[in-house]
Amino acid sequence: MGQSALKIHPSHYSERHPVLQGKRLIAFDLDGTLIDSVPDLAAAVARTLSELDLPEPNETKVRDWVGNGAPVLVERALTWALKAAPEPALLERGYDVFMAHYGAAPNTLTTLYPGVKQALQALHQQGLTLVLITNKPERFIVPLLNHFELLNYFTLWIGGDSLAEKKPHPLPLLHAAHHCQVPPAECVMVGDSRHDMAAGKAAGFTTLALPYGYNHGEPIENSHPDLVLSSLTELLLRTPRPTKVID
Ligand SMILES: O=C(O)COP(=O)(O)O
Ligand SMILES: [Mg+2]
Repeated sequence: MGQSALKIHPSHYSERHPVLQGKRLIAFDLDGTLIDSVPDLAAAVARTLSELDLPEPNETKVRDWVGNGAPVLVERALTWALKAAPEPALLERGYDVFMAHYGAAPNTLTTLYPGVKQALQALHQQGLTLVLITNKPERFIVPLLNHFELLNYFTLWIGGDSLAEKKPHPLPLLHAAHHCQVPPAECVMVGDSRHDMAAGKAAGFTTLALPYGYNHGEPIENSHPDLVLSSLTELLLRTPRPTKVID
């Protein structure tokens, strides 16, 4: 006679959440949605400004600057430090210095938000096509996804410099839908910022928002997403059928 134990396996979240009924593709944002990357971004911004003999901002400031990709992040940081718009040459130097610092330590302080891995695993098992659409430079995507052992869940990943336009433009979302041969009406955009919501709406995707990320200090409700989730695990039905396991 063995002991019985209750185990919840991702395959028991096989029932689709109502908002995912009839959907085939989910596009996930990265920063502020899957990973809390601001600590490493803020450290790289601080090192960049220090190298340029400029004052260093704190993490709270950097949090509000994230969302439009690395060139805009650097521009916002330099504008704050100089109290004026930077010259193009300084902007270019600042970008190169930032990319070197962030590239040297992209996952030292960065963490996965709770439930992310469990949700991606279950949604992948439900047969949904998962893609990643970030405004982060493309070169950082694979190292970060690999570090957190998430790469295998994604069919496609697109960075802020991968295509001619980035979010809030719908191009990366439409590109993903087209590439995966899924009509936009069967696609969902999951993100933390108004740029994700704007891109999703313009592309004809259903929009799901997470309120814990980076949205320039504004509530994500202002962008009128179709649904606000408190965490990605809310997409997994709350009543999974546990299996009785006899050891
Ligand atoms: O790099 C940024 O500015 C934001 O990246 P995200 O699109 O993954 O939130
Ligand atoms: Mg984001």
